[in-house]
Amino acid sequence: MNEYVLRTNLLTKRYKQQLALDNVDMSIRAGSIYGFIGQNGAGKSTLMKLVTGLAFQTSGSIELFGQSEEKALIEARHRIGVAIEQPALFPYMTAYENVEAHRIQRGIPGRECVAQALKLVGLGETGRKKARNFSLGMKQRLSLAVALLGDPEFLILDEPTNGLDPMGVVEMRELLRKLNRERGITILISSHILSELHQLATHYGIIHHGKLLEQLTADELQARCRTFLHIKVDAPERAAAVIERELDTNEFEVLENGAIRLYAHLERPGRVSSALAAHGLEIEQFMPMGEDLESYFTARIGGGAHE
Ligand SMILES: Nc1ncnc2c1ncn2[C@@H]1O[C@H](COP(=O)(O)OP(=O)(O)OP(=O)(O)O)[C@@H](O)[C@H]1O
Repeated sequence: MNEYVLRTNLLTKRYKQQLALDNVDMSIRAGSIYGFIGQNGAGKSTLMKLVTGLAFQTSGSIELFGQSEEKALIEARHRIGVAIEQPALFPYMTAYENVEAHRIQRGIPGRECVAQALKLVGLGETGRKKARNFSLGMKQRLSLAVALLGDPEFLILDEPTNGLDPMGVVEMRELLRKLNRERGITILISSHILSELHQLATHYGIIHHGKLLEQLTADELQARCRTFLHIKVDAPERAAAVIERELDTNEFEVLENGAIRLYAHLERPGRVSSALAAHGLEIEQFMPMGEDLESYFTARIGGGAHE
């Protein structure tokens, strides 16, 4: 099996004056859930359209399942399930009729797959209810059912959580996690809100003004967004000994300027300050610090989140 499901090489797309994608080198490992983060207009949909063959690049290349030669690439695209923008859902049809229409349109044999796809996304019991009466979350799941036709190995989903309420976001996250775990489907999912993909994505790619600024694993992101208690005392070495002995942890570091970053006991700061005070240490500064996901994203794209 290929280690990578997708690799792009210097992928560039220009729409007249607009450089939508600028020399993007993206790599998505088989089995991963790749969270593709960027503001509106950053270039997420454009990359997805190039990969799925809905648009053509200005320069650069795409390798899908190890295939980059034109004919083989077209073949490889049959292994992808796609939900980019609101798919053509027929408002006066039921969930079943909608998925069946797409099955026929795409020439996928065997009607059984329609009920299977609907069951998988939790829409197996919607009966005669028409799509126009579905909640946004149900519509998003219906789009996902359409994308799942043909048993794809790789799902490409453009903002499937857009507009969903918090509960809808959680449901979508659980559903995608299930598809990834139980069926081994690799997923590329875009969003403009990093925290929406938290606890779902195993890898992240941050795009801004068409440039892929950074690719990192969930663990790397977590490490960079780690929160800690910032402590400044008159005698840092002695404080370090107190933390180790009295608070029974070595999850801290003493910086060159003498400040201590304590990564444990964040939920019990009172216990930390009392232990230090009990040993006669004078506390000069004591506060929780660190970046949350959203501020990391904003900092990474240069603070221009609302430009
Ligand atoms: N068909 C097109 N013609 C001209 N410009 C386009 C076209 N499609 C996209 N663009 C431009 O390319 C840039 C990237 O757009 P793209 O839709 O890929 O961004 P996005 O990150 O998916 O944002 P959104 O979430 O708003 O869709 C934007 O500046 C957009 O205006």
